[in-house]
Amino acid sequence: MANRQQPSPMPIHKYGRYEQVDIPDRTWPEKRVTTAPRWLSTDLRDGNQALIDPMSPVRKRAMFDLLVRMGYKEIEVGFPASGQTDYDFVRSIIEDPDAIPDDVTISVLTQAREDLIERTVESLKGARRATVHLYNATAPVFRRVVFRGSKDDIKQIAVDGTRLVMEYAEKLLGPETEFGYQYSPEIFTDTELDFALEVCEAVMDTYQPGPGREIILNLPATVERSTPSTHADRFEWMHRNLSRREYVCLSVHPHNDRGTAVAAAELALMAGADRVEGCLFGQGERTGNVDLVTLGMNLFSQGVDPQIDFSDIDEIRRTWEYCNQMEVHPRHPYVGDLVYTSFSGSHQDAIKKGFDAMEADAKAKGVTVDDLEWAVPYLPIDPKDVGRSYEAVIRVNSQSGKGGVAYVLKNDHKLELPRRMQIEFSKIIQAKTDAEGGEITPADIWAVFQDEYLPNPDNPWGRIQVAGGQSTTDHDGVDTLTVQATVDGQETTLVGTGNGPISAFFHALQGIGVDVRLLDYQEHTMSEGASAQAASYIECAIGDKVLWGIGIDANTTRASLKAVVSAVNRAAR
Ligand SMILES: CC(=O)SCCNC(=O)CCNC(=O)[C@H](O)C(C)(C)COP(=O)(O)OP(=O)(O)OC[C@H]1O[C@@H](n2cnc3c(N)ncnc32)[C@H](O)[C@@H]1OP(=O)(O)O
Ligand SMILES: CC(C)C(=O)C(=O)O
Repeated sequence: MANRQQPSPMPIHKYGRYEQVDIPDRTWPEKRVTTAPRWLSTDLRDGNQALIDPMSPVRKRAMFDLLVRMGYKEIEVGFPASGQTDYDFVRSIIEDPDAIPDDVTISVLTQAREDLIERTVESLKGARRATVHLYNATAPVFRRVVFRGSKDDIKQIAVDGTRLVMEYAEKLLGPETEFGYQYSPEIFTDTELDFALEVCEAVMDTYQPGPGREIILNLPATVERSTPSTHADRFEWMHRNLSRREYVCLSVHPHNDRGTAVAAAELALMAGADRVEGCLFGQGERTGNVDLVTLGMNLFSQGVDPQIDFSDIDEIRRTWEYCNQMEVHPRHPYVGDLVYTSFSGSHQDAIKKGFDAMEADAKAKGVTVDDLEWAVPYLPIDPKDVGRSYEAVIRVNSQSGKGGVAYVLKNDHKLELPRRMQIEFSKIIQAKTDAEGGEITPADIWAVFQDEYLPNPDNPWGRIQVAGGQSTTDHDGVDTLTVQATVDGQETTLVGTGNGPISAFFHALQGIGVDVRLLDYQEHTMSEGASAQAASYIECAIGDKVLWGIGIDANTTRASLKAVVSAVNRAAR
């Protein structure tokens, strides 16, 4: 049925469509990213310039040290001509012999204005490896509104800026500095492609890249306005049409205004980009720069080494939150509080089965779970790989089912409840979460479980308590069981016979009027070694009720008798 168009309540007439690229023989859709790109963190520049309260020198240094520890080799450390804070910070890390490892290049941004360029280059004196990054806007609205100039005027700003950077580098920097140059035509994604190319070529004619003299051409989506596929088309077009391509490091710098910066960066890499600029957790102007953590972890989750250490994601996050004075969203990919957590029943069931299958596969192959390819439903990566535990993988509320509750009991208490017992106990938890709302913690689940199935001296419920007993087997294999018990408050001795202690106990119970029949029985050890405990689970028909009991004891026979008592007492409750 046709979708009937209603007049829109939104002023759609105000917005034009973004321009498509004429590149029908595009190749990027077939490409795969199989190695990490070069990364540049601009947390200390594009990230910092977007903060309500820009980082103090101490917070800047903490962020810089974090980026170095993580393994970033190119770090944009500020806009030194913006003021004394950025200038002094750049000086402070250059002058501290322990701050910048030999294989790390610092980078600084400047507008194409002579006084700013001079101050910028001056800030780099004594650095071992440093890049000056020059930008000017090339997009039509900037040409008309900001610079009020023609295309040639705009191109000239880029050319003059490049020449000035070269001259001041020559004048102010010594041979100890390995100097690099980067140019960005601002809002590349809004600039006519042929004009963006023309400006980049003019910049290259000035800088003269060649063997041992790379130029970084960084093509920013300063404001993201197109689909990632159009962005990729633009990159493929530039990649194909730039001259001196082997001396160009083609860099992508997406912002996240449409919420698709990660996809835009990934597709640009497929389309020929060599390098990505972004910020940790997507900090940056407005909706942020592309998130370097998500990009790196996306590679990791595909078996590609990101060349960045994310193994303690919570430490990265804590430092980031301190430096930026902002909080990471609980749903943020790979790091948020809730991103390895499932509340819903079918997810929890699949996760529990996934963990069980991994364990079984590892056992069958004689390897550890860590040697296997990760295959747990709903968990794109193993949380342990980023330093998280499995504790929060499953959290229980009214949307949860038996799998989640069973997972908590297995994980925290080594109890592997039989399937029908899982169903029984899950209904008890469900009734509680429905009545009280919200989440039930693992500690509360355990308290409910104990209260329901495991009487102990602090909680001596039920009509029957068993103090001890013994069993003998005659030459015909018949067991006689004698049990000291308290029944309805009276101490007594129960005696029964059968072809095993459980059936003898049933016989004894029938003798005091308990109508009990065995339906199912399962047991497992809970741990290895001398203090090993066993858990026994018993499903009984007691009168017209069918219910489960559990017993835990170092002795399996005692565990099974306790399980019977647990079931009988529950029936009498
Ligand atoms: C997309 C980006 O993220 S780009 C980086 C943006 N980051 C920042 O701006 C943070 C640091 N900036 C600053 O501290 C200040 O803007 C400074 C110190 C650089 C300059 O300050 P001011 O001299 O007061 O200029 P102001 O901030 O108003 O900038 C606008 C002027 O710069 C010009 N301009 C803007 N960008 C550029 C450029 N890339 N190259 C040359 N001139 C430029 C504008 O045309 C305008 O000139 P006008 O005053 O003649 O009209
Ligand atoms: C300076 C440039 C690269 C920038 O930050 C942007 O365009 O977003």
